[in-house]
Amino acid sequence: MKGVWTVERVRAAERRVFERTPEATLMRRAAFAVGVRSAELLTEHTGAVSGRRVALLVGAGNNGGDALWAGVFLLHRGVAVTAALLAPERTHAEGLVAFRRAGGRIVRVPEDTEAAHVAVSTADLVIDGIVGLSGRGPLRPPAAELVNLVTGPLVAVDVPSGVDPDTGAVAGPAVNADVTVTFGGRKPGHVLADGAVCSGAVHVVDIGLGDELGEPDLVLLDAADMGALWPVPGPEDDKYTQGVVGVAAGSETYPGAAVLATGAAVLATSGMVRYAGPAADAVRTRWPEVIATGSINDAGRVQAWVVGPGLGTGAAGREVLATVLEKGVPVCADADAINLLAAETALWDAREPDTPLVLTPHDREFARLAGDVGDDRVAAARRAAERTNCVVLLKGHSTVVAAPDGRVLVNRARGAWPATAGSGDVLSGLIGALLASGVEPWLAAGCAAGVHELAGDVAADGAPIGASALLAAVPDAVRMVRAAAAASA
Ligand SMILES: NC(=O)C1=CN([C@@H]2O[C@H](COP(=O)(O)OP(=O)(O)OC[C@H]3O[C@@H](n4cnc5c(N)ncnc54)[C@H](OP(=O)(O)O)[C@@H]3O)[C@@H](O)[C@H]2O)[C@@H](O)CC1
Ligand SMILES: Nc1ncnc2c1ncn2[C@@H]1O[C@H](COP(=O)(O)OP(=O)(O)O)[C@@H](O)[C@H]1O
Ligand SMILES: [K+]
Repeated sequence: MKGVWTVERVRAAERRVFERTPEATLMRRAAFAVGVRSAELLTEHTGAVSGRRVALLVGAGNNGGDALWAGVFLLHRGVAVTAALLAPERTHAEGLVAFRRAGGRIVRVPEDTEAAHVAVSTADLVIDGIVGLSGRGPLRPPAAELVNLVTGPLVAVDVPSGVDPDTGAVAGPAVNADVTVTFGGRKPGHVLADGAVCSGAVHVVDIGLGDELGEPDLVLLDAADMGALWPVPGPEDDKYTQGVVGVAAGSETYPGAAVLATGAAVLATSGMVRYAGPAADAVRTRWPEVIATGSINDAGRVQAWVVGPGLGTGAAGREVLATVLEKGVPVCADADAINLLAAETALWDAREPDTPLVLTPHDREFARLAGDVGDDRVAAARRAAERTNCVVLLKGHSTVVAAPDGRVLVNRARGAWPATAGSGDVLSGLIGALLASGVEPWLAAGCAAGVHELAGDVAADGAPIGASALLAAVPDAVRMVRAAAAASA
């Protein structure tokens, strides 16, 4: 697992480290890493370092100081570096002296705006040291104008400026980085909301904060974690011992949701899948291995239920949901099951206390259930999980999974191809399969989200896909995470 730490936690660690290591030492380590990564990018993009042009965007604080010291490193490598000072009276003093001494060129904004425009638009690479951990709100106008002129690769120092470091929210102009070099550990802004996209490839550098950071605020599962968690049958297993999945989904109007959710359960684990509902014929035709029946009351025993996709919110859907919640086994409730739970509080009483319930809302379903998501997706999911005593998986480009005890994991998508109709139905089937296999609900939801997103990426391979193609790529995605686990064992 990879950790993610909030600004408050990073600041606390920083204070403890400053007691034994001077601030300047930490800044040099940070800046050195920015310089090295920038030199690598120059080589990748232009074939050389020496003789190339780099522009620094330098704000009022230590983030600008990092950029200036990175500039010193690049000057020593023969790069022509221009620093555009956006708050000339508050520029990091030592960094500026060192930069001048190393032969760097300085332009002041707003006085030399024209020169700054030329430097940025003709640079082979631009370093964003406008603002870092103290950043609030969008880029201010002079910085936003300069960022708009960037054509070469853009390296953000610590956090792309204009992105809220703690929530990833972007409320206006922001830096869209190719690479973000960050220190000690990832920040929420790198993995959440629009910040996940603005950060580009995140490169974490050890500057000595490591042990002082403590337990992370959020975690990311990597492929090896998912591969290690994915259920695999053993020699003693048969079709029942691996956990039977039940799917209560679909309706006369939406049989496809049933076919997709059931198919995901079939492909996620071996063992057995049961289906109960009005789409039994459609499910049987597409997935002959599924034991399908028309009524929830004839469904037989299962170890976990998936309920909701395409279910409808009428009396029949309500009855199915209440029946499933009373079964006393883990449940993944998606789509109309969430809408029903949001509309009718009495339905919660049907739930066997303490049986795990995983809710998988998108933003609009979340709003019905627990109010507007707002800018802080982690706080919203955490609050809802605590209040409902459920695992809450909040869908999106970055999927946030909160457990009732406050643990949160995030899955940051590689691309947006999984944003296709029916893709959520596939996700719910995957979660149900992992729940039935006995994977802990919070990890089951996180692991399913990761494999789902990977399957979307693999299936798309650069072209649009439908949910059926995403579903068909699930076995490839499972093979990939299992291979990653085997490689890291
Ligand atoms: N953690 C670590 O261990 C280490 C951290 N280090 C580095 O220190 C950085 C944090 O530095 P920092 O605290 O000096 O503040 P920083 O982010 O540069 O902001 C400066 C000022 O910008 C302003 N401002 C705010 N929002 C703005 C906006 N939207 N657009 C424009 N301006 C905006 C605001 O001032 P205002 O103008 O509002 O008065 C704010 O005070 C950190 O990210 C990392 O790079 C490393 O050096 C070594 C080890
Ligand atoms: N911009 C995006 N980038 C990556 N994944 C996305 C994006 N938007 C949505 N997704 C994913 O696509 C799926 C959509 O689910 P959902 O909204 O329930 O669709 P449906 O109801 O049509 O099945 C979720 O897994 C979600 O995380
Ligand atoms: K920055």
